[in-house]
Amino acid sequence: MVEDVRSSPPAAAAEPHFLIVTYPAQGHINPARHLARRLLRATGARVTISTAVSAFRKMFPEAAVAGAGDDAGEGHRDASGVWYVPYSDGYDGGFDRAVHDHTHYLTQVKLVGSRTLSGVLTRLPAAGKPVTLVVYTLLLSWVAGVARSHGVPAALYWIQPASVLAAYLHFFRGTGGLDKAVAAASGDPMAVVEVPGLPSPVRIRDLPSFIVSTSGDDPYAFVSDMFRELVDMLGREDSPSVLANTFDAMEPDAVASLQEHGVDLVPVGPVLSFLDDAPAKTVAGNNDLFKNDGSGYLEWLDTQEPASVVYISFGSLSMMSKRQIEEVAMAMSESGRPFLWVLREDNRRSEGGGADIAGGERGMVVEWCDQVRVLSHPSVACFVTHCGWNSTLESVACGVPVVGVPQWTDQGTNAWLVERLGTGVRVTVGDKEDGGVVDAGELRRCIDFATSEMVRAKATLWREKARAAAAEGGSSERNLRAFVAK
Ligand SMILES: O=c1ccn([C@@H]2O[C@H](COP(=O)(O)OP(=O)(O)O[C@H]3O[C@H](CO)[C@@H](O)[C@H](O)[C@H]3O)[C@@H](O)[C@H]2O)c(=O)[nH]1
Repeated sequence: MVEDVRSSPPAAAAEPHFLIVTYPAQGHINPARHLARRLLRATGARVTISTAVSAFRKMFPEAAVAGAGDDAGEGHRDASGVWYVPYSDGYDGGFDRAVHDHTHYLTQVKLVGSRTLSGVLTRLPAAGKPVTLVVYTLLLSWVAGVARSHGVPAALYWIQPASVLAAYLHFFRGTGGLDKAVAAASGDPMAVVEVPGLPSPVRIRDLPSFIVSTSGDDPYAFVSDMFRELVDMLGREDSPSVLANTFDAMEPDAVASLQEHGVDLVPVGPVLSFLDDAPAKTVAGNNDLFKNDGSGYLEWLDTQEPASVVYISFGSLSMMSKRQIEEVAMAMSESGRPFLWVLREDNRRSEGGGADIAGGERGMVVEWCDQVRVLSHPSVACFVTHCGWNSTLESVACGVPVVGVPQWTDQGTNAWLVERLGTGVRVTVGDKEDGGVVDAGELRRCIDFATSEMVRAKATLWREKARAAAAEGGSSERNLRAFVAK
């Protein structure tokens, strides 16, 4: 065919540019940063993270002072080559849980965030960097609409296990009568329910807390509504692809169940950039929302026997009650094991007694550490954790057995998964009148079990499986490549 030389040449396809939008919490920012680095490494494309102004200022105080996050700027580039352009959520001075109302926050972030993120999506093409794909994390479903209004496709990045998404999906759709079974259990944590596609037994305590709460005045009922909206969206024709921070071998049943029920689930995990880079270059610990305690604890770990230290941390949001702090301290003192304990400053402040906790001869108490470097340290024997999904995946990828002390949201399901893998054990909690405290004896029993040969062998096995999935040619790496090539 003879070409019509008068017609204009086809417009050159825009260079790929991924914009990852995330909620301003550490447990959401970390997986976003890991994904950004994986995408950068896999494609060489430009990758930009957009989180709220308040988080951006904490992460990059000098860049923020220099105006890198302002409307006119192109943003800020971190040491790994990832760009940052913040959006305003209406709380540029920071959101204080003690003062502000959470329900109001999510309404506000949708209202203000839609406008300011739209500004980001206008500014980037104006600077010659048009966005070709928007990826957004939890609680930000409105981002898909903003992307659509700019003609940009969007994908959800599910930063919890596939089993949690499957539980939400089947509960809100009522598949197999899950909604009725949950209601019939009347909050009995040990009641067994059938979750379509998930291996039995699943108990009420293993389901996400937002769907099993029986309290009429649950202050977090609005979060359940958000997950219901998400499930509604997953049923529509324009349903987004869902990149999931999990891998096939870890949750084959949940992945299959979601795919069978029409969710375009793409397992790409564990998305952890330390699997690609040297540990010294990990994301965690640098530019966190919390102030790292220097490196004294790493040097201290160097002085400890191999596989001897108990690492204790409840993530970035959970609070340990004063009673719980005392029980952990007692467990450590009675066990005679060395320990490294993260007790955040906000937790110490709210639970006055905790402020007096010190490590003594055998332990160290810090306010914040580079967790991935700690878990990668040969002297660490086990991890007492609240089972946030990032901590859980990090423990699996580092081969560190877990003692799970789940509190709410996805953590019960994550602990259930850990027990299924055999890489750890979940504690038995005291009754509700007791404030759900785990006593020192139970903690010691679980630490003894988690450090047994049997559990350590399983942890080593799953470390290899996790690394194989993420390595070149592994299931997750292939999935991510195929996804970006689409
Ligand atoms: O001293 C510390 C303590 C934690 N971390 C890091 O902080 C992150 C914490 O994330 P996670 O373990 O998921 O806990 P949360 O911060 O509690 O995360 C929230 O978000 C997660 C993702 O949605 C959920 O799975 C959790 O239940 C929810 O509480 C991890 O990457 C840790 O490596 C550090 O670097 N240093």
